[in-house]
Amino acid sequence: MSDSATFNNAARVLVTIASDLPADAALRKYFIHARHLGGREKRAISQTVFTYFRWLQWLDTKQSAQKQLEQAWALHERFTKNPSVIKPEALAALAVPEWTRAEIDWPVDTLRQIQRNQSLWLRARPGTAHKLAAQLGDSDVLSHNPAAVGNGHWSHVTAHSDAVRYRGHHDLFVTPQFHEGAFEIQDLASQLVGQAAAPLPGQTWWDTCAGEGGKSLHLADQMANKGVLWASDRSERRIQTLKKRFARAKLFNVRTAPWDGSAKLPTKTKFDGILVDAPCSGTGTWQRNPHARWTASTKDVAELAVIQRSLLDNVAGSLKPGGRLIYAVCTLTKSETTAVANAFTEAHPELEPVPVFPPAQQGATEKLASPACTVGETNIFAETQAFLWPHQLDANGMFIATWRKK
Ligand SMILES: C[S@@+](CC[C@H](N)C(=O)[O-])C[C@H]1O[C@@H](n2cnc3c(N)ncnc32)[C@H](O)[C@@H]1O
Repeated sequence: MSDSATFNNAARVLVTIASDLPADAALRKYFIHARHLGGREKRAISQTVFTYFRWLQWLDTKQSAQKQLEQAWALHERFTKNPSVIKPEALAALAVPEWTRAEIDWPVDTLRQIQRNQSLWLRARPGTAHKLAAQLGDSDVLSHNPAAVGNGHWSHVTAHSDAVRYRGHHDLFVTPQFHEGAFEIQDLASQLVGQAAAPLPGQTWWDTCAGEGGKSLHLADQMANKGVLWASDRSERRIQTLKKRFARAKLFNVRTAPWDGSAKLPTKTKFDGILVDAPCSGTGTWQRNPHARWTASTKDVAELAVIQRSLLDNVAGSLKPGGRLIYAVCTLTKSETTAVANAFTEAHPELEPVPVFPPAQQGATEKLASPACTVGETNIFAETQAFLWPHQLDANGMFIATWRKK
């Protein structure tokens, strides 16, 4: 439920949002000054602002901000009760910007999914998902019921995850489990990138666009603190945050190095595996971050595709023979996904495309022939490029492609 105080606060946040102050940053800034607001009120205000951006193109812009927020909320409530009140044609025309139609073949289920509030996924430390879920409460363990995500086709991959879906309302950052490093907040689609990489203890890996270390932590956890993980980013500030997160998780097998993405690499080391979790237009995150639907553009997509290709080209020579290269982007545009991956394959005959989720890695060899391993006509264990659509996993959209050096 939203009340007039919530709409009032949300309207005040709306006027501060600009191209250089996106909705999530504007909310954070507003809450710094509005110290009297409690957790429940802040959640309601954030949800009201995000709901506004999900339904933006349905709203009567001649009305006041407060009226439009109320209108968006009413649409959200009607849609939540009965999604079929909004016709698929209306979703396709209004839920996402027009320019995306040339870039993304939006499944109608994805369009429905991105109009809902997003689930919160945690990654428990290896093998501790049940314990964590019992401690936090209000949680489902994905490996316990892998078909619980929207699409059972993925169940042979998700069955091997440490993912926990948290449905409660506590501030997880103040729990003892968070301070002990018992979990990370990490979307399920991002967790599947780590699962596709599947580094082994004792190997040498490079997370080239490590950012604040979300995926680096997952890789290091799978390596069980044995071997070396290089983590680089062009942002020194993000690397500093990464170091703090590694300390909290008591993982010590990381070596950080700044890297701006150019041909001048931070090391001459040859790697068993390299992850390029590249900067992207983020269209796969538009459920969680609906304001970005109205700020991203085709120009961004074109520019980012050039950067993505150049990152892949620059690191390809750092693989050992037999080493694996993992390309991931949380976007669904053709230009940044299949176009980048296919052109890279063509330009690098020394690399061969290999399955993103090989069955042995997922402990499901015997299931290879099972119809449950297929999405439509495709066998997900044979796919060398995988799209994870938001409705399939109740998570962000993601694209992953993988190669092996011959
Ligand atoms: C998708 S984010 C990485 C998220 C991170 N891997 C995680 O899981 O939390 C992409 C990262 O690439 C970095 N980046 C952006 N442009 C870059 C470039 N040209 N070269 C290297 N890194 C770049 C950004 O600083 C950002 O941290």
